[in-house]
Amino acid sequence: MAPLPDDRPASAGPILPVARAEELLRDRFAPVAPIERVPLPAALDRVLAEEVVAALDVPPQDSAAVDGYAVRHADLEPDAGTTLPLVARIAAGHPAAAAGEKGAVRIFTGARLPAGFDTVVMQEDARAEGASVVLPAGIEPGANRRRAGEDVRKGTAILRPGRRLRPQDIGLAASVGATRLAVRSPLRVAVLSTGDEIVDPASLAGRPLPPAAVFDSNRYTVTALLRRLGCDVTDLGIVPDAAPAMREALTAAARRHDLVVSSGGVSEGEEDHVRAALQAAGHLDFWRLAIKPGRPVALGRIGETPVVGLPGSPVAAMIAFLTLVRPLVHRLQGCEAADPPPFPVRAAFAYTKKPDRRDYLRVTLTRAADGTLEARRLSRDGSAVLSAMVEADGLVELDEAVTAVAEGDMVPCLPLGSLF
Ligand SMILES: Nc1nc2c(c(=O)[nH]1)N[C@H]1C(S)=C(S)[C@@H](COP(=O)(O)OP(=O)(O)OC[C@H]3O[C@@H](n4cnc5c(N)ncnc54)[C@H](O)[C@@H]3O)O[C@H]1N2
Ligand code: MOO
Repeated sequence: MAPLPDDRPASAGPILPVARAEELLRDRFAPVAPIERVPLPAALDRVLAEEVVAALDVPPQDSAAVDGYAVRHADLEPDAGTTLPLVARIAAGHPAAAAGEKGAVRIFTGARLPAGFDTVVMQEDARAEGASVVLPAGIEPGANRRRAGEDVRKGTAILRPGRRLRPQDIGLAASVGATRLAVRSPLRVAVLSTGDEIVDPASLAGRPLPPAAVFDSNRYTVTALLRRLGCDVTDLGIVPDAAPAMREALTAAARRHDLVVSSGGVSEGEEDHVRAALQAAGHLDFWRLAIKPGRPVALGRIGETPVVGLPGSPVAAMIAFLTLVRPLVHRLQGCEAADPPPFPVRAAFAYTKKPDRRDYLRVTLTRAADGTLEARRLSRDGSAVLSAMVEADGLVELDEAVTAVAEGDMVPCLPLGSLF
């Protein structure tokens, strides 16, 4: 790798641009989750590990797309209505009766077309008269016919490895008769918090919060974020703000997990022990990322296991999760799905920023009179203001090159619903 840019005093070390962190994740880590075969319903949200190939055409045969009357188009009058005798009746799921003679076949949506029948007239456009049916002029050849294989062709790869399986993926696998899919097992992730001021709300059982303490929200947020990504989370609770305790906790967790995620204790203070613990127990890749909020975030390894130290400030922890942990989890799960691109919204605010850094602004979205989506910044925007994350609809992402946004500029926005 090329030398890291260093815009800080030597003691502080470099601040890594997001693109370099992404490169590092790709180069240093590989999928680790084992592959298992699970029944279709259990495959939802898992990462597919093997291609699914269609064993048959879907639909398997030419069939009617509507309730009506099947005909051979050649039997219709070229420029006038046609009256044809009814020669058979075919309901969906029943084999097509032989319908040799000239005539129309009463047919229902999804039923297989008899051999030679290529067109279906919708029943609303036809008139049954005793044993015959009167069909209008102007019917197109092939109207209302579903062709065999028009959805899926036998032998094609319908689902590729690396995708996180959505409801429609599970349905498509079922449509070709699959019953089990090869998917990645859930990643085993250990989560802990650190900080002597941090108290688990569950530990107080209704008693008041002690002086100088704050409730641990990060462990709950991070656990929920990881569950959304299909991980099996081990809750390691709150680890004391002391180097030996942190070192032991991280080392033990790394032995039994595919990933360890902590929060708090990564910035510059002498009470911030995560970085030192990582350096002592394993290897520190970097500890500052060029993002705001979320800059103090450490990535390292103990043995082969990646360890991420998220910042303590609750919003910074979420943004650092988004930029670092989420892509790392994807990598370890073998998930290759690209995120949908951000969509442009009109800034209803002005903003100046430092170059060479990626900023994330919490915004609400409303539709302006001209139809454009308009983004408003939340007035309380500190990296500890988690309630503004709850209020937000999306994150405006301003990349490294941007130095200012003027009111009315179009800016890229990531909807929170697509991320978490
Ligand atoms: N001298 C400097 N100080 C700080 C810097 C810096 O560059 N130089 N960076 C600031 C930035 S930016 C951030 S973000 C924070 C992150 O620091 P730490 O990861 O060391 O986090 P802590 O100091 O442990 O805590 C920060 C803040 O967050 C609260 N916190 C911590 N854990 C939790 C939790 N589990 N649930 C809820 N809240 C939590 C903690 O009480 C603090 O208020 O550092 C700045 N400082
Ligand atoms: O990363 Mo910190 O969140 O900028 O406050």
